[in-house]
Formats: sequence, C-alpha cells, structure tokens
Amino acid sequence: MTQFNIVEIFESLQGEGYNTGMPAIFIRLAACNLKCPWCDTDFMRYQSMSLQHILDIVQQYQSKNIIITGGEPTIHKKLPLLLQKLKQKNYYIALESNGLGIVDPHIDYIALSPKFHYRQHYPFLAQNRADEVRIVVEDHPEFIAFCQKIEQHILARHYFLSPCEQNNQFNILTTLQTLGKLNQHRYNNKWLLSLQTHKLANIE
Ligand SMILES: Nc1nc2[nH]cc(C(=O)O)c2c(=O)[nH]1
Ligand code: SF4
Ligand SMILES: [Mg+2]
Repeated sequence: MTQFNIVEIFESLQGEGYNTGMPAIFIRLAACNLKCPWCDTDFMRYQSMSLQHILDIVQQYQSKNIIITGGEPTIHKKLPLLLQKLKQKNYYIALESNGLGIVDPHIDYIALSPKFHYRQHYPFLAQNRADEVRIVVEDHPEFIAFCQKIEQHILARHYFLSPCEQNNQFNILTTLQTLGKLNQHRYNNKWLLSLQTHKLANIE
C-alpha cells in the first residue's frame, strides 16, 4: 500500500504570496533536505498515512484548492501518485517548495522559496520555472545579489520578499530596505512584499 509521511492536514487560508486569502486544504508532508535556522515547522513530527486515508480527510473539507507544503514536498518520491488522484477529483493544486527538487507537472501553481542561507546549494537550479518566487529576507551583504541571481535564473510571474520571523520578531525594516534596493530603478520593478498574514491573523 502506498504510504505518505504526513505532519498535518488542515483547512485554512493561504497566508502568503500572490494567492493570499485563497481558501485551501493544506497537506503538510514530513522531512526536508534543508535545515533553515528560522524554520517554523516541526516537520519531523509526522504519521504514516495511506493514500486513501489522505483522500478521506481531504474530502471532508469544503475547499477544492489544495496547498502541498512541508517540509519539502519534492523529496517524496511517491508524491505524483497523490497528485494524480487529487487531479482526478478536480482539485486545484498549489505547491510550496525550496526549489532544490523537480516539481511534478500535475501542479497548477508553483511557489518556490530558494534559501539564501543555503545559497551554495543553488548554483544550478533543478526547477527554473515557477508561478511565484518568494524569498525569506536575511540581513547579509550578499543577499541582494542572491535575489538578482534568482530573478535571472527562475522565470516566474511574481517575485516576493518575505520578512523572516525569529524569536517572535519579523525583520520588517530589513525587508523594506531590501525591497527598496531591489526596486531602485523605479521602472520594471519586480519585487513585492509578502507577509505571513496567517500569523498576524492568528489562524493556522
Ligand atoms: N495559512 C498558511 N498559509 C501558508 N502558506 C504556506 C505555508 C507553509 O507553511 O508552507 C502556510 C501555513 O502554514 N499557513
Ligand atoms: S526549506 Fe522550508 S521546511 Fe525546510 S528547513 Fe527551510 S524553512 Fe524549514
Ligand atoms: Mg507555515
């Protein structure tokens, strides 16, 4: 039987990026190939679930939108089996990934979050197309160059910077200053702000 390691499945609103506010069922897969110091997800607390069990839970909710997140979903080799089933049931599927793996073609909306902290992992990007790129802001002299490099290498419809939360504080000022520098030419500005609004709204 096909099993998946699942941290949680819940219904909420997309808190971040271009689809902010979209009602969706979140499927959070276990494990990650990175270990970001500010990671806000306990991705190693999971349970093994059969494909049918996941479908049963998903179908109890109202929404026809799914957000696959983690952890890092692309490290799950059997993920295409789950996605196929969800597509057969006409779900719209968005995926959150750190960009180190290849994203399955069943995905309708790809949000990639390459991590500056692991910039040495991103010389050759496996996934070089996305609907949106969303980078968590770090205070470092090379951060802007990293964003510009990602903008060159990942063709996306939207580019976002997202404040980093550490010790219950968001680095909003650094984020604003970085946005200002990335968009300094005042024409063809690409970079927008993405907040983790679910944290501000106290929802999951
Ligand atoms: N509401 C809400 N939106 C989200 N968008 C991406 C999330 C994630 O943890 O990947 C997330 C999350 O955890 N909650
Ligand atoms: S890539 Fe995402 S899930 Fe993985 S450690 Fe970093 S913030 Fe956490
Ligand atoms: Mg989250």
